[in-house]
Amino acid sequence: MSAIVYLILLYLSYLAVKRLVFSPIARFPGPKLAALTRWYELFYDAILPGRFNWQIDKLHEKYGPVVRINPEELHIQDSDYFDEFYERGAKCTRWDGTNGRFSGRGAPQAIPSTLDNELHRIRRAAINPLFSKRSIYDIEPMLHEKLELACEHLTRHAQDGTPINIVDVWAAMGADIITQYGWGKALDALKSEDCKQNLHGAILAAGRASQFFIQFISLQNVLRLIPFKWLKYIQPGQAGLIDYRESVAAHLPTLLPCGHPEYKDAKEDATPITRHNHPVVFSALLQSKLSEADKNTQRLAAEVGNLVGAGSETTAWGLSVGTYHIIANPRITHRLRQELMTLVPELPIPPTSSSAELSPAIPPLRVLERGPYLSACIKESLRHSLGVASRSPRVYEHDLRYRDWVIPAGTPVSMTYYDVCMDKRVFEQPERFWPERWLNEGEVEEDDAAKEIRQRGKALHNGEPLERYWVIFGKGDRNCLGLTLAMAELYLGLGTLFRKYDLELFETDESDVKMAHDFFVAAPKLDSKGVRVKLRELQG
Ligand code: HEM
Repeated sequence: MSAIVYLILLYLSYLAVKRLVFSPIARFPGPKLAALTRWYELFYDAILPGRFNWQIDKLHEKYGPVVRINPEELHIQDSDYFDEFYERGAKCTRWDGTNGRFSGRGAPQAIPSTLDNELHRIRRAAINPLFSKRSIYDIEPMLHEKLELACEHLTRHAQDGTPINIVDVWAAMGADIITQYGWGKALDALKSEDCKQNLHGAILAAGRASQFFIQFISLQNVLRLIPFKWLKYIQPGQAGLIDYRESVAAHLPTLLPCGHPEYKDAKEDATPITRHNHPVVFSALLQSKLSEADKNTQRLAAEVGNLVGAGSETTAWGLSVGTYHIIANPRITHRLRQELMTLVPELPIPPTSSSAELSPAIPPLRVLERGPYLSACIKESLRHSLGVASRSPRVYEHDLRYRDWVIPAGTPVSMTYYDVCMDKRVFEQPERFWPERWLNEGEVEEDDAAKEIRQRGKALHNGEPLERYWVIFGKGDRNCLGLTLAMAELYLGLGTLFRKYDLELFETDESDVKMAHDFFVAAPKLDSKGVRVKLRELQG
């Protein structure tokens, strides 16, 4: 027994010396405990939970812009370095040490967990066209259909005067849109009572768990072997996601064309792309030029499954945070409403030949996109909501130069979107929801108060337009695939909501939308009851 203890102590001493003295990043500043063990990070992210971001901030205050945050990784906090670090074409990839937090190591690879850059490029090239601006305009009738369902809930609550949690409504809409587009079969959360059967809680639970699994990624592979019905007992918080994955597994054969080798019982009538009035991502990838190996149904299922995770909560939370801040500030509501009334003077919209497939009850995307103030509100909503709350590491093939430092090739280095979006050197009063900071002079008619706010809020930083620091969708080759879809949902969602309804907050304050935990996506205080609103329908 004592020999085993002795061996363990010997091994730990060896690790300590290796990490503290002989590591290629030993000379970088940071706490010794973090350099010794990733359990330092585990304490903040898994136990507290989701609080490592804030600890990293404190470390930067103490040690400067480069800090060693664990035995292997450095973190940089410098908004002006962001573009260069995530530059397009840079010889870097994601880090295996944080990748796979949701899927495990070696699981069927979706785009974000594809570390090989050439394979990543091929896979992304196959899916990119489905998220082009044109493709998103093409699926606008489907987006309208979902938004109309969302409005049915809102109108019912407007009529009976009771509050509704709008986080549920946006989460249901976000999930229904991406599941409909991904599989041709919506989750149908919009058809549940008050939209409660959405994935919001389950995605937060999965994100929270991922802060633990990040340290034990191989455990995810073990979980993947467990049948759905048992998994629900092990991860009850994620039951919604598990049910959803089970229903997708049952639906998959219907997407395969007759004679597909992987499913003998594939339906005779399955002509996947034409069965719906819009393309379906899974089917389009099945018919793409991807290699047969990449068209393996398990990989494609992982690809589309990942889109659901990546594309529902991010957008829904942006809409929820925006809804809160716009209502909380009557001056902003008033100005936004004025703009929307000018853009959309009549509702329902009189039919024209170009809008024949769109719902007359929902303003068209192309019209809403013309609103500078709505655009500024969306920028501010996303700056506050943060799609990805966690740091995003890259591993460079070559030595990386940052100021006077030379970071050895192969070192995982990360930056955090939050650090840039909330940088007080770039954004005056960063915590304040201030659409005017995004407006360039003369672009819109503004009163003196708004003008002063805009000028003080700095439309420029160091002579650069603020847009440079709007890094919310990431930069470089691994930036957000779903940007155009997300933006379409934000324009349609906020544009329709504030054009159709007068809203007031119900027992909700800023703590219900302010990030208090990093669960990969941003989460507010744990006991939040959501963003509850009371509404009144506006006439015409
Ligand atoms: C407001 C909404 C959204 C925000 C703020 C957001 C943000 C981001 C960010 C910051 C990244 C880069 C992550 C990294 O650096 O590792 C990313 C990647 C990604 N996003 Fe989004 N996202 C949003 C919506 C969506 C939607 C709607 C979809 C798809 C339907 C989507 C799909 C993806 C995918 C697949 C990647 C990985 C891309 C790659 O590795 O090549 N996202 N997103």
